[in-house]
Amino acid sequence: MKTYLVGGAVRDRLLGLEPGDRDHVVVGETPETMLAAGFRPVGRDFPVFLHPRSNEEYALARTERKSAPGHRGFVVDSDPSVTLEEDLSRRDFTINAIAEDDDGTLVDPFDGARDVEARVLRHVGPAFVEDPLRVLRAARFMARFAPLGFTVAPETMALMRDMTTSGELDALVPERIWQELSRALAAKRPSAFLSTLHDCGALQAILPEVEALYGVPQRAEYHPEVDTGVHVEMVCDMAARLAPGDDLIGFAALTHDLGKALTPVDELPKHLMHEQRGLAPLRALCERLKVPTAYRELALTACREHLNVHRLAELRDDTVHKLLERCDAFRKPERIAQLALVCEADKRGRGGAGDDDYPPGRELQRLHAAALAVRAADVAREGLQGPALGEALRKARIVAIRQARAASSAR
Ligand SMILES: Nc1ncnc2c1ncn2[C@@H]1O[C@H](COP(=O)(O)OP(=O)(O)OP(=O)(O)O)[C@@H](O)[C@H]1O
Repeated sequence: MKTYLVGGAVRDRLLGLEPGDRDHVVVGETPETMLAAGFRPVGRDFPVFLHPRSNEEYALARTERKSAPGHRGFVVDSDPSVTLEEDLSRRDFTINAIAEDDDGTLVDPFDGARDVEARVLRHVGPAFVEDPLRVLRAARFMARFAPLGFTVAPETMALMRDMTTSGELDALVPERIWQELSRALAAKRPSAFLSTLHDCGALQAILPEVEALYGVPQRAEYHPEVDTGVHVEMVCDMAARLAPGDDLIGFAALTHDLGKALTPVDELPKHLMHEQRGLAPLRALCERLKVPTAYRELALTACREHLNVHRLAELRDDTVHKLLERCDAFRKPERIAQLALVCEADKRGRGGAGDDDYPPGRELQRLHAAALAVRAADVAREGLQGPALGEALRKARIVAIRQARAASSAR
């Protein structure tokens, strides 16, 4: 049986990275011969099998033809006469279209190894335009590989612009968009995802709420970078630095300032109320992309509360308690460390602040821990129940917050 290692595993090895999934292509076989050789079938759309021992994926070499809009509109042909080169030619980027023989020989008809060397993301051929997801994949690979020096080839960027203006991106289903977005947010440089999409015009189609932030000015004394879109790019990169691989933090970082696009022009560059104004577009974005609940909840919390956390030192004890309650911090204690990270990314994700300390993040977690340590059992006196017990607990938690603050100022 003739098999080749292909795609990400070959690319990552050439880049000197730890390879992820090892995917293989099989030439000259049929589903029947694969089953007879002990492979197990997976996937409904394509003829893919699992190796009986290694569990690695083996896909029959295939060609594809676009018959209708959308990613279900592909007609797949995996006839045993399909060659390796034909299979490689339907792939997205040259660096993803390299195969490796059993003995380590590269089959590289599109000069992918040269593009790895030159750090260029280049499309394989004109069929690139058939799947609009490739625009997002390009941006996502940039989020991952820009730190290695990658750029998008100008001719690929031109195609991505054409795909955007043709309206093709409207055919993308929310699940595919969210998958690319969340992977980009978990990468090292999410800003490259945003700037690539912004530059080819696709951000307007995918995340109009974020696109609307570009060109919106902020007060230069707090934001030397001035442009809100640039600030959000910096916050996302800072979130990726503070919480590597954590797309939950990344999504909240991405969306915390959406309200700044809705500031009336005569109020600029101030953004009074932007934390309130941001909630409606954030809800709309989450609904449209079917964002998972945990991501949506943290993002709404960070959007609403980030200014309160920045000025935590000025808040009264009972106001801090209210903030914790609004965050649902007594039922979901993990929420506070997450919120603190997003706020720290916001504060440090601006011009000149990259290495700043962020005391409010630590303080918020300290006050939360003090309040959380007070249990209903501690305040329950005989006969106290229902709302009266709740009130006693609230008061005891506010006292705990006051004492924790007094202890730190006495130090
Ligand atoms: N939408 C697509 N259009 C064209 N080729 C694709 C597409 N999706 C995947 N591929 C091809 O299949 C291979 C495996 O895809 P996959 O999404 O697993 O990414 P990968 O390159 O392995 O990167 P990762 O390390 O992120 O998994 C790619 O390297 C590429 O050759």
